[in-house]
Amino acid sequence: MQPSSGENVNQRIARISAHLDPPNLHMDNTASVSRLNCRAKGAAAGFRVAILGAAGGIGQPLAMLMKMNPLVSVLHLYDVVNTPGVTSDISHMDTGAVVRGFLGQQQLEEALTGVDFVIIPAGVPRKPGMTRDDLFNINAGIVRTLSEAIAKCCPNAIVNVISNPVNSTVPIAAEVFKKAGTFDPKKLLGVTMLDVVRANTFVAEVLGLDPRDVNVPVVGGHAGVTILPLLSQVKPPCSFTPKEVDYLTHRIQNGGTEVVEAKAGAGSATLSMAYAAVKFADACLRGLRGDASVVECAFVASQVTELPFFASKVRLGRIGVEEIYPLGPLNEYERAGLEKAKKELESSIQKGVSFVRK
Ligand SMILES: NC(=O)c1ccc[n+]([C@@H]2O[C@H](COP(=O)([O-])OP(=O)(O)OC[C@H]3O[C@@H](n4cnc5c(N)ncnc54)[C@H](O)[C@@H]3O)[C@@H](O)[C@H]2O)c1
Ligand SMILES: O=C(O)C[C@H](O)C(=O)O
Repeated sequence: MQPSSGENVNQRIARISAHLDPPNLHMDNTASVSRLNCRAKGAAAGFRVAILGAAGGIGQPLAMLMKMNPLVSVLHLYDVVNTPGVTSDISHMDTGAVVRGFLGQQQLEEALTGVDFVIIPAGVPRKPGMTRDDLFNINAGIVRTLSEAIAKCCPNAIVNVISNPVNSTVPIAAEVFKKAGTFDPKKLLGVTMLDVVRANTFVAEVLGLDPRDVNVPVVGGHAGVTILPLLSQVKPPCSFTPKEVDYLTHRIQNGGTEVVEAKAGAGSATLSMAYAAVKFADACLRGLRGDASVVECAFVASQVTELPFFASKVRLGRIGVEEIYPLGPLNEYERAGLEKAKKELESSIQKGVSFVRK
């Protein structure tokens, strides 16, 4: 079978599966059934979601978990490599979402047309010894290109940015959308959920609680000292010794590096990230559906501080970010942490903005 030019991944999969259908499948021996003449009527009600970078370390488990989400009716999997295999594999899961694959830049616009919700885990991950900012040179261009296509093909979609450095890639996406005249600050969210997931886990360990019963607000951004856990606001209310505060703050801020070092060159967090990304995407989709009181932390355009972007608790609703909550009372330790976080965040945000404006 030669690939025919201009064929998209779905056509390719249909062609391959039609070719593989056994000729004598039916008792009457007169006809075969290929996927092209099945009786499926199309997608059920729900949201149409695209994952950009769907064949990667995060992309694959994220695609699997989104295929399991009952709020998703159509799942578009886009990458520059390997989407036919990932799409074929995931499409066999007996859950509701219809899965379609898109391969390479020439299919990017098709992947985005008509979608309500876009998740971006495309880009290179860290190796030991690197900071997230060391990924800027490669990932900034990837996020710019993907954002340009979003502005053109699905300007009203909610966008979740996972690609690092999040503190710069979210401002990059915002600048691209501003240039295109489509920027809506309520619809662009940097995913910092993994910091919250880690904070819940590590705090629960220290307190001897079930992590599912713990909620730690983590504000600021998503790199080193910009990750600021507010341990004075943990739910359920609790207190920590100064040693516990130091240990927890350090471990939460360096959770990503802990995984990068353990993986020893084979990438960064993928499985816990896919879990966190789906937890966050599900919250966004529940908000879009109209559920009340959906509140999570995210890195968004914000007036909570003097910086143009900041991660804090937000309420998610039918139009995306419906409310951004103030930081609440901080103790002296957290106030000092906030000053450090703002200093680093300011330059990371500016770096992203300049990348698009230059
Ligand atoms: N926000 C967070 O909390 C968080 C957590 C973990 C990782 N990350 C970041 O997520 C990104 C992806 O990590 P990973 O481990 O999945 O990496 P990976 O290398 O395993 O996968 C990245 C995927 O992106 C694809 N890709 C590259 N260029 C692309 C383009 N132009 N368009 C579409 N797809 C493209 C690659 O083909 C690959 O399949 C990294 O930047 C990493 O630092 C963020
Ligand atoms: O640490 C990384 O490079 C990946 C991600 O940002 C993480 O927090 O795990």
